[in-house]
Amino acid sequence: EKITYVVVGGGTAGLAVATRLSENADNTVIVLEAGSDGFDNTNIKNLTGPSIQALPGSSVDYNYHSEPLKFAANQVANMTRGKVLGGSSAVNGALFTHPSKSDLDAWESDFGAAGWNWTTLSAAIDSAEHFSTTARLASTESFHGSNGPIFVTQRTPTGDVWTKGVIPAVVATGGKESTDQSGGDPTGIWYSPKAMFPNSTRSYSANSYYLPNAGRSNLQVHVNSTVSRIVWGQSQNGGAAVATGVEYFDADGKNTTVNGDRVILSGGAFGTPQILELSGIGNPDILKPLGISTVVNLPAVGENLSEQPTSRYIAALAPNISNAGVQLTLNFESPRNLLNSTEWDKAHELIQTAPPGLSDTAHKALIKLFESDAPIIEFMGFPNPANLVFLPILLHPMSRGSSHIVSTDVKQAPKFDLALFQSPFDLYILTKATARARRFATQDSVKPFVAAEIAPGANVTSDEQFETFVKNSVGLSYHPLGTAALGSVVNKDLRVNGTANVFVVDGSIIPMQPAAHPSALIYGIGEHAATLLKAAPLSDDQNQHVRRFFEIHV
Ligand SMILES: Cc1cc2nc3c(=O)[nH]c(=O)nc-3n(C[C@H](O)[C@H](O)[C@H](O)COP(=O)(O)OP(=O)(O)OC[C@H]3O[C@@H](n4cnc5c(N)ncnc54)[C@H](O)[C@@H]3O)c2cc1C
Repeated sequence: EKITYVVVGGGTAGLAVATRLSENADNTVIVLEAGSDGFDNTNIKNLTGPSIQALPGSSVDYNYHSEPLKFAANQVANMTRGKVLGGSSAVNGALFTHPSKSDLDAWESDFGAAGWNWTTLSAAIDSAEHFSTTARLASTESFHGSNGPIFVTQRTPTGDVWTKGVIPAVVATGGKESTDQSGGDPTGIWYSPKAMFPNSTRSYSANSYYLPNAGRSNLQVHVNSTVSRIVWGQSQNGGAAVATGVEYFDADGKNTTVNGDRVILSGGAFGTPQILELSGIGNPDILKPLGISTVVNLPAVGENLSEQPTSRYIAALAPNISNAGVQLTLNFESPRNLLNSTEWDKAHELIQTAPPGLSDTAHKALIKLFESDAPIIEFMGFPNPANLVFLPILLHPMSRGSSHIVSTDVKQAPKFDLALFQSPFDLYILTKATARARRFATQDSVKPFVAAEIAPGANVTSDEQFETFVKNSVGLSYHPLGTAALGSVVNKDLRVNGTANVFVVDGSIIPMQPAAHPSALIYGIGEHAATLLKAAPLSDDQNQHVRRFFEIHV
């Protein structure tokens, strides 16, 4: 069967799903990407600290700004998102982490997404991964993929600060050393693999999925092409809405239309709800004032936005101590590890109250993760040349914000509220984690390596002072997800509810933050989506009319 796909957004998941679909010669796959190809940008290619730091705010960044963070001193957060072929995989920190089993199994058992679980998604992540380690570490090859397009490399750590200082300190305070965090239980401290080639340059969706297959005549990638809306055809029997293609501004700024049998939205956590709303899918209260007629009344579009807030702990290295050769470490800890029993009881009480915007389903799933002692905090240990740095990251925030359009012009950024710390639970856990980071740094094994604490600073000692520090210095992890979530905006086939042939394939389908940096999972979503779509004939789309007709009339 010949099927033409139009993929909106050549980002992390977009190029993964597009490349996989183009393996089938009967498929024609047209990718429209708003950014340039970026192949001559050495800051994308090199994964050195200065290169990574040069990307935010540059021409390949949308450089979004959040609404003031009402629960974090009204700060405005700068949210980097890649505007270039490869999307955010071109500008990210390249950590490649597999999520935990409990997170992914919840998609099926709690969010009702049949077929989306640890077994299917970890296999899909493995299909994306080509793992190699030069580390003298007991990495478990069976936890990784070895034939996928994304090169994932782990290096041997050198230097004593971590091996003789921090890791023993984590163990001395009740944590543990992991041997490989990729097999479903990330708990413990370990050296993070990165999405990079053995020569340390970035491996990402543009150079690893797309470029090796750029010669396929059925895979057409158009850069500098910004999609402004889905074009709708006639729906049958008042049934599901049928897309006939999309409208976009081409590289010359000309308004153009491209037709397809299926439209796949891969615009990311802000881009995808933006295109849905511009196309009339969303909450009529948001669409109507902008003069957009509602095609599908779907108020969940753009809601459920979540981000993992971060805190920090910094101490100066002692004179003559070097961090050279240090590899980035991740230390995942569970509630029972992080909290003493009084604190656990307090956190357990706080988690019972859902903040606005958190669905009952997600609330129950979060309580279940907490009670089952699933990882709740990650301490990211940084190879900073002068300092010992831990960034505590809140893995499973309860707070939920939203992202919505404020204009019918696609070039105007959506307005979004990250709602960080709207839930007191979130602030409580990150505060305890910041205090715990100080405990690591003041253990006997670390003492010879560090001089004075820089942040939070010696004057921060009480619970209130720690809490104020966390609120005032909150950082982003750049992991916004969930704005077109499985179970509310898309069904288990990734089809947008109320449509016959519009699908979402990117981080916006993730219903709840995983205990991970999400790009590995997002590649896995691209892989799994391609498997599902390859197996779904066009008659499945046509059946949506019948289904919808019966839903409405019977
Ligand atoms: C600074 C930073 C550091 C990060 N570090 C890490 C890390 O170390 N490890 C990790 O796992 N994750 C990290 N992340 C997160 C991770 O990179 C993202 O979650 C992931 O890449 C998102 O993938 P996506 O497919 O959902 O969206 P994206 O990759 O962002 O793709 C969306 C694409 O759609 C395009 N687009 C949007 N709207 C339109 C339109 N209207 N028309 C045409 N094209 C459009 C965009 O230009 C973009 O190319 C980081 C992110 C950032 C920004």
